[in-house]
Amino acid sequence: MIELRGLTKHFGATAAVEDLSFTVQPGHVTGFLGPNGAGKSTTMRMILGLDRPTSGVALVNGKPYAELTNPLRQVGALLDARWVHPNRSARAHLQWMAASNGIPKSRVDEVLRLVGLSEVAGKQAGGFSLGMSQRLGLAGALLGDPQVLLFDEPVNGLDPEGIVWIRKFMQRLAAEGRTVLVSSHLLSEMAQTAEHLVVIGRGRLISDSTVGEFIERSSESTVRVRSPQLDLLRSLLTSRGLTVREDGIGEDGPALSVLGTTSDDVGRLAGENAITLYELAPQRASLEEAFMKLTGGDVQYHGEDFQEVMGGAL
Ligand SMILES: Nc1ncnc2c1ncn2[C@@H]1O[C@H](COP(=O)(O)OP(=O)(O)OP(=O)(O)O)[C@@H](O)[C@H]1O
Repeated sequence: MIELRGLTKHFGATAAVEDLSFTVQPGHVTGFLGPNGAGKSTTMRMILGLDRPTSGVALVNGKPYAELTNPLRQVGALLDARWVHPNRSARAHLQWMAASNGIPKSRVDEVLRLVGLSEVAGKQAGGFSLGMSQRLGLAGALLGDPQVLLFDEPVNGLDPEGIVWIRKFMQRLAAEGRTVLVSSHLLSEMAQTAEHLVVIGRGRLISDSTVGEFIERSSESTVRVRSPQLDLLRSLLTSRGLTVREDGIGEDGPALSVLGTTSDDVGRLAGENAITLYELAPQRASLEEAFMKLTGGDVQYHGEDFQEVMGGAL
């Protein structure tokens, strides 16, 4: 388990991470989402003891990283896949890591097999493609068979095949009961990978919930409706205090968008008033729309906008 309590990091006048508190539970992938510069890498570096917090604590299995005995056996991380020595073979690189951390040599071939690099284990890591480097990074993270794993933007720059492979791999690790925290700036990617989502913007916590709850809370839901008695339906809906928008005239004729209600309620109202419906469709903004709205699409969002979008949820 990972636990953050009031974690804060200032670089001079820059508040990279500000009073961040959340826990990451084992058993499912937790997505750590935020636009570029939101503070994800800095948070991960503090969890791994690579940056010292200005205040607050980051605990792995109940302890700060520096106090872990055999840290590589407790937490593994993939931060930057390109840090390997270019002239070392994949196997030599892992053997060096294992030796310096008291991990038996036999584990090296095991992790190479796990990530599908057995056949190129003797090749120089400098010549590896990005996808292969990522796999090697994963192998390194898994060397100590840790219960806690951190991955910083692991699919950045990968081709679709590589993305799917990494995604499935992370899900498998979580299904084994491990704690898996994965950062990304792409909500669409996280929605397919993670079950739980921690969203940050400008170093602050915006949301900590399941992926479904996040969409539910942050995206606008509307009901699209078409009817040959559209004017009558519109006046009935507005007389009940609902906001109704014209949804344009498509090939199928004019349609309305009704805010803040459900398709059940609109259908019931139509039925009670003997109004024929041609279409009755609940609509929800896409994940990416929700995320853009919530974070303002970049780092320079304004606190007030969040209050507005999230309503009482903040
Ligand atoms: N060593 C440092 N010195 C000064 N400022 C830093 C340092 N590291 C990070 N920052 C600043 O802290 C903020 C958060 O950066 P961080 O890299 O943690 O964000 P991120 O969410 O990981 O973004 P990205 O996805 O672009 O890496 C940014 O404003 C960044 O410029």
